[in-house]
Amino acid sequence: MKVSIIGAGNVGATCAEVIANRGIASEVVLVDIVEGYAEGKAMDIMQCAATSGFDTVVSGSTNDYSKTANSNVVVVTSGIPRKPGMTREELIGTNAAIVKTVIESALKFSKDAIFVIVTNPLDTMALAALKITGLPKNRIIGMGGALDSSRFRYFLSQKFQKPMADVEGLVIGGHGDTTMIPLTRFATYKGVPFSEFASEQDLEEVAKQTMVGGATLTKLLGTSAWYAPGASVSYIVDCILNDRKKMVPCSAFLQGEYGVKDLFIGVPCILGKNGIESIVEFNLNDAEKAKFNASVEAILETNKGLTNFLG
Ligand SMILES: NC(=O)c1ccc[n+]([C@@H]2O[C@H](COP(=O)([O-])OP(=O)(O)OC[C@H]3O[C@@H](n4cnc5c(N)ncnc54)[C@H](O)[C@@H]3O)[C@@H](O)[C@H]2O)c1
Ligand SMILES: O=C(O)C[C@H](O)C(=O)O
Repeated sequence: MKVSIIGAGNVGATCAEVIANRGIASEVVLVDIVEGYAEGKAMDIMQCAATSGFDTVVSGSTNDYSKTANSNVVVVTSGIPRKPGMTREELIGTNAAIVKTVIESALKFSKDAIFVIVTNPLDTMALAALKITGLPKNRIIGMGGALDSSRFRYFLSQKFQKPMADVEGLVIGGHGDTTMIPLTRFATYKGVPFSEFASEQDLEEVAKQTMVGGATLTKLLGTSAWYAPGASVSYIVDCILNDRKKMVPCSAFLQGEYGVKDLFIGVPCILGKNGIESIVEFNLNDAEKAKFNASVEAILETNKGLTNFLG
């Protein structure tokens, strides 16, 4: 199985490294616009193979998309990350143009691929990918909720001092500081809802930490995060290549689900060899529905910025 990752920066290279280390694909091709950069990252990763013991072949290419031919999955991580104090939405001007070029180039060589979009602003870039490729909606997946849910589980585990593996939690909505919706009502510790033993105030605090999880790391690092994002993308790639049928919150193109049409937003998805195989509709209460609707409105507003690029 072959995965191409366009953008060999922090997230792209981390994703390649995790895929190789976990043996998720037999071949990974990294592509970048900067001369020699993808080749260098690939060589560095390959020099782990002898000691880490993996068989995946990772190679790099400067803008030569013929090397990506016949990929099963194409991951799009090209584009600028935010700096401290910025929102993801502010990246649209630069990133929409980059996403358009790289997707057009990758699609020429991999007409059957499933595209996993990572570049921010995520939900809007996923919509751009759908419009640019004209692919069926199951083959465009926005990676946001997998990462946000992983952060939610981390903050729950920290706050309530529970092992992360015993904690479940899902984040839906937009992949934005104010549009994310950590579903505290559905969060559980070993099957027991946190709401049965934790105060509403504590859960609200965890939800707030989760929503600004990316901004917090951007402030600490001076650029946005990459380890958890790279691992989350690899998790999605694994679900596709190995037909896992796992439920993962992803940005998906809704066609009536959750009462929404023609918009990418984070919802629980079943991922398998066909990409998004179905969307799971949770029974949201009025407060959750109100948050979801506000998230939809915010994404619609950001999507207006695409008209300059896509018409
Ligand atoms: N969806 C998420 O959860 C999530 C998580 C983390 C980062 N991101 C986003 O992913 C993107 C990448 O983040 P990063 O930290 O890896 O940034 P980075 O700057 O480390 O890497 C981006 C790479 O893209 C390359 N690039 C730019 N234009 C290109 C083009 N036309 N063709 C090929 N390569 C090109 C750059 O040379 C660079 O190497 C950002 O937009 C960031 O906001 C999203
Ligand atoms: O925070 C960012 O800008 C990058 C990414 O979306 C993240 O959540 O880590």
